[in-house]
Amino acid sequence: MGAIKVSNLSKTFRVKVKEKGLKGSVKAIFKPVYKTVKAVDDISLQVEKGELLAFIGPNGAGKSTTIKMLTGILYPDKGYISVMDICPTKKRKRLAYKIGTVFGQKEQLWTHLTPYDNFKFFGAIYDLTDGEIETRIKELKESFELDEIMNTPVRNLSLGQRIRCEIVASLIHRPEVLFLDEPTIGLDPVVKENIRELIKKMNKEYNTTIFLTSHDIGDIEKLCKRIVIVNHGHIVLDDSMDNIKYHYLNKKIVELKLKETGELPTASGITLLKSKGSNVRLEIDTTKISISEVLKRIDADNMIDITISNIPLENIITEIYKASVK
Ligand SMILES: Nc1ncnc2c1ncn2[C@@H]1O[C@H](COP(=O)(O)OP(=O)(O)OP(=O)(O)O)[C@@H](O)[C@H]1O
Repeated sequence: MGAIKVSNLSKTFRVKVKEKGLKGSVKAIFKPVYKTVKAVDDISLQVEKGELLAFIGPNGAGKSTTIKMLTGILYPDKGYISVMDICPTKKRKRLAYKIGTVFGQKEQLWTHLTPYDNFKFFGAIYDLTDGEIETRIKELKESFELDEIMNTPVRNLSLGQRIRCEIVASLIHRPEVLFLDEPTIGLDPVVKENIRELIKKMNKEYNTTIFLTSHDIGDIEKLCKRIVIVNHGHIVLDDSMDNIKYHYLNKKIVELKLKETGELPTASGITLLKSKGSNVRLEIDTTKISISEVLKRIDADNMIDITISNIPLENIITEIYKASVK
């Protein structure tokens, strides 16, 4: 069943163009010139119930604009949207009971209140009874290990603790779809890992559909089975994580530490990425040359160390971004 269905979604903004300097500022007031920016351009996609989807792209690709339309904050110029069978533009209030949102860069919680008071407040907004709120707080407090901070004002919490509370607040009404926009931004690696585990758990235990945007490759790699990449408002790739990796993993990185600079292997399929003193990095296209063939071409007596690794997902995604603008 499709939790999110989108077809031919488009949104254009009219933006004032300002020339440089004081003259430009004056001209912009009296004789404004406008340009149109196609933030979202004919996007179609379907997210199944319980799916954990990464919706990613470079800055300005149209991710936030899409999320804003899916959550009813912005009206599309064109296209069809259904989130849990609700049209966000027509029934925004009804939709609010079905969805939760977490914006890593924006606080939703009242900072002078404690997490407990915030959760009570959010529960009341969603028309839960006192009993339902208490049960839900108890459940989430345990899952998210909030016991020790329940009565500390939010402004005194660390960023990681606050993000955990933000997620709990967005879950108080048991939303069926959760929109997470950069949920781990600014967090240290240990806390990031902890937040990712909680997101996974929530998805597994409650079958919550998760629509995640993040610039953090770790979030994408560890959480999502499917990736949708947008650039310039278009979807440039919609594929499973496994397929993306399989497709790109025919390239390997070979890093060598040599005793002394010598002749490097050359052949079709071998690209020299870096050569600095005795450190060499090669990219191998294994559809053209096998790793064993490459190794045969390296003087073993001159080698101190060798590492063979897959191309990091980060590089794969950058390559996809670049290819999409050619
Ligand atoms: N309210 C607005 N008025 C004018 N232009 C806007 C507005 N909101 C977004 N845009 C433009 O639409 C395009 C898409 O912006 P959007 O914020 O959706 O990108 P994004 O993919 O979320 O980027 P980021 O990763 O930087 O958050 C950009 O060119 C942006 O400048």
